[in-house]
Amino acid sequence: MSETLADSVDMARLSTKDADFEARLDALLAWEGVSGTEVQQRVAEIIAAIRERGDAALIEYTGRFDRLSVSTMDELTLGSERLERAYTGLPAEQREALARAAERIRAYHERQRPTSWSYVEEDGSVLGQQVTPLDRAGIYVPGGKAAYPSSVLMNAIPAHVAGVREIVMVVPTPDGVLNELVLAAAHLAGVDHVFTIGGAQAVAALAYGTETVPRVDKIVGPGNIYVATAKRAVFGQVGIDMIAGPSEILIVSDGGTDPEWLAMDLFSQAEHDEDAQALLVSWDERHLAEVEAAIAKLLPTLERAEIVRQSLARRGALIRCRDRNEAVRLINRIAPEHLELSMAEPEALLPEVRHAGAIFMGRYTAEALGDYCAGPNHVLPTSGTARFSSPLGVYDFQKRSSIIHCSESGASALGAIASVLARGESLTAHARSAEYRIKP
Ligand SMILES: NC(=O)c1ccc[n+]([C@@H]2O[C@H](COP(=O)([O-])OP(=O)(O)OC[C@H]3O[C@@H](n4cnc5c(N)ncnc54)[C@H](O)[C@@H]3O)[C@@H](O)[C@H]2O)c1
Ligand SMILES: N[C@H](CO)Cc1c[nH]c[nH+]1
Repeated sequence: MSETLADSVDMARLSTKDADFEARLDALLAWEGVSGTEVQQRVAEIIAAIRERGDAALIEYTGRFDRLSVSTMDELTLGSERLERAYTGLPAEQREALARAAERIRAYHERQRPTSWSYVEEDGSVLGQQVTPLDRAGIYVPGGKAAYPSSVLMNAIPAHVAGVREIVMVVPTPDGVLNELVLAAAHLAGVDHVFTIGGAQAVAALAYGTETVPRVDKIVGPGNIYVATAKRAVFGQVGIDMIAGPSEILIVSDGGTDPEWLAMDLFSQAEHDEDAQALLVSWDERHLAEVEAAIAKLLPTLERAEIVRQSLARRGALIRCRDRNEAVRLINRIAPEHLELSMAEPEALLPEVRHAGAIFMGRYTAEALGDYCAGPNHVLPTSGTARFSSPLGVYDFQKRSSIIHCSESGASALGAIASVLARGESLTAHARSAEYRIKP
């Protein structure tokens, strides 16, 4: 490994053979942002102000954090004609790419649509589950350091497929700069209201409602530490999808993929944010050195080189493992948002992968294809939460109600069981209610 290259990129090199490997990996994986008390305090103050002063506080924070000086909420509201105008005004190439991506995302999510079900018991009783959409969903589209038209599609299309009645979108527009693709995507995906607000103040407005922003039932979508902390804080008042924080990629390579492809795949996530995480694992030492050289060569050619450099230096790593089995253990330990299995026969390894937000199979499947247009959702659990969370999907915009319809004889049979259990709990009104239905 060339010291000069390593120094110029300043990316950690780890080996599972090192005595301090576990400690170094733990340090790399820790993302303190969400639990930092300073951020929590600031977010709590913002939420309290929005609850107390509504639109006035929203306007004030938008001025402070997004450098957008307005005096009324009208100036932070975009109507459907404005969204449509953005769509029709796009260059044909962009309009077609957006439409093609939307079509593919819709086709994928249509397959996720859960159905209601029921079954009839021998005595004629019916038991089942009824699936219903949310009335009103709030979608957070990030906009601080980059604009994300793709995130509009990824959030709004599953909501639409689920049958949500009203979709409210918030997106920060720092310095008042509107991104036409973002607005066009909102038109295409059937968003009902757009407010150009962001951060914790936007999350609080969606959760509690203001004079202008309607209160929603659930808030979904990714964002920075202020957004993630605010979502965690308002959970209970509204539903949330997950904590989707800074983007991450873990590539496991067998050594046969072009090192420049892999360097660019790592950059693709690192360029989101200085807090993003890009990791490469391989058991081939020569290959790791080649990827490191490719990183050094290609990094200066990037538009967002400084963000990438910082992300790689803070949270990136090239990790040498002993073999394929050790790579599998690392995957499940890290539980990455995006996992690239850049190898000859990825399907052989797939059954052993237990924790990952999205799995990109083989050398040709660049993670970036999933970000925009493959079809599956790009809003994914980060920071190891893939151990217990799933990609954003149609199911996030629906709820389930249990259905119980007893026949006369069914009520009698169940009444006998319920009576015994209720009396065991000393809840005699429960027992007597069930006993009334027991046939003599
Ligand atoms: N997991 C996913 O699916 C996914 C998809 C896209 C983006 N992302 C991630 O989302 C994040 C987007 O972050 P972003 O910053 O670009 O946009 P953002 O919209 O999440 O945050 C911008 C807002 O943060 C607030 N803010 C900024 N500095 C503040 C401060 N000092 N105090 C209080 N509030 C402050 C402002 O209100 C601003 O409007 C990135 O980490 C990116 O990696 C994740
Ligand atoms: N990589 C992000 C999810 O972590 C999604 C995205 C949007 N645009 C580009 N990428």
